[in-house]
Amino acid sequence: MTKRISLLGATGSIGLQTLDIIKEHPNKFQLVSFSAGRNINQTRAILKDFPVEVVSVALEEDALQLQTEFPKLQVVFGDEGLVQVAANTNADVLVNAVLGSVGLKPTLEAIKKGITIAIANKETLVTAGHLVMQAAKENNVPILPVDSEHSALFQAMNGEQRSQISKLIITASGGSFRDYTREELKNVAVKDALNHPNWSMGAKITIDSATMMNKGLEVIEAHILFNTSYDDIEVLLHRESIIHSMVEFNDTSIIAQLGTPDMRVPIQYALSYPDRFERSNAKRLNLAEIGKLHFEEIDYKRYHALKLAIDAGRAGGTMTTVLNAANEAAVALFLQEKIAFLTIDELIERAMNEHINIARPNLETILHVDAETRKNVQNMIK
Ligand SMILES: NC(=O)C1=CN([C@@H]2O[C@H](COP(=O)(O)OP(=O)(O)OC[C@H]3O[C@@H](n4cnc5c(N)ncnc54)[C@H](OP(=O)(O)O)[C@@H]3O)[C@@H](O)[C@H]2O)C=CC1
Ligand SMILES: CC(=O)[C@@H](O)[C@H](O)COP(=O)(O)O
Ligand SMILES: [Mn+2]
Repeated sequence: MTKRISLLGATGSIGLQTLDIIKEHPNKFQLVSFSAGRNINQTRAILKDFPVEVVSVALEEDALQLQTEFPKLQVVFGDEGLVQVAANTNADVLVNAVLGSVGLKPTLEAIKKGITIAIANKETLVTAGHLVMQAAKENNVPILPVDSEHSALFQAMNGEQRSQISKLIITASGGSFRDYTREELKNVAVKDALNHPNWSMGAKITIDSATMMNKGLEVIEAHILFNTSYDDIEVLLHRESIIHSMVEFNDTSIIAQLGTPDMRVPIQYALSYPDRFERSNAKRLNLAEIGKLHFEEIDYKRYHALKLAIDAGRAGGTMTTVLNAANEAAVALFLQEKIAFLTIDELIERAMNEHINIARPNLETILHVDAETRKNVQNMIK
């Protein structure tokens, strides 16, 4: 049976790779609606390839322009547009590949409509994972991981008893500056930070990899998705990004998922689940060619952002909302060359220290804390 798909963030790195997979499997998948942000040329190109029912863009003026060019299409815009795409009940699956906590409301609305969620958008799980998982449970909706580490963990757990799992081991490449000391990070340039050693990704996540906030967000994401205590989640430096993560069991066995660093594999797995397709366009892994794989312990002083994220995760409540919003704001400032690389960690730490934690926050509280934190971070650099 054909799976009908809605896609948030179609013009981004994950979005475009998702479209490649849909195109590769026309009998298995059909795109019914998608959202873009401000990249209107890419939106037009997608519309020419995929005759969808609904499209959302960030700005009203772009929506009006597209509506004149594509009169049969329903064109919507802004945050409400994201919700309309996500809650399209003609879809069986929502691939959430939008960037940032703006993905939260659309995810909750899709869950309410009983639509399966394939989630790449980790900021949504970090800012309000408890709300997402609670809504998923109430509506009996599967939340399928797309992030490579969580897909690896999900695959390694498949068919296993959760009570037999002793720990999750999440691998980290170390990012663009993994061979720099903290002192050497003081004056690094944006273009160097954007040069990830193993993965080609969007700008924000590439900076998160360089600070290792990405791994911190992923630890929280794993805690949320797999209901695992922070004491049972370990991060391991693994330069090659070949082992995408591992699950250790009580009997000391470790099951790992390996592959070349190519997001089309975890995206496809989330779309094909519970099946596994016979082929993929990813390059096959040749371990003999690679020869050696390397593993190192994490230095939490060097990767301070990872420590901040784990502290926020352990604190719970609104602290992960603050962590995420401060990080989104600080990374945007770094990308605009308004702050130095190490100031990202400083702003996040300040935002966390200044925040009075609120336990068990509802959606309204989360959205309020998110907005306030972004304002606070802007004020910190004035
Ligand atoms: N890239 C990767 O390999 C991986 C990414 N992820 C996660 O997936 C998500 C997407 O990452 P990635 O694809 O790299 O990001 P990109 O920056 O490449 O793409 C982001 C997408 O979101 C859209 N977008 C951004 N802000 C808004 C907004 N305010 N309203 C509406 N649309 C918006 C962009 O639109 P436009 O460009 O048109 O403005 C684009 O379609 C992130 O949460 C990331 O952490 C997880 C694992 C791997
Ligand atoms: C592809 C993917 O899932 C990214 O989140 C990737 O993990 C980034 O790599 P590091 O954060 O390990 O540098
Ligand atoms: Mn990842």
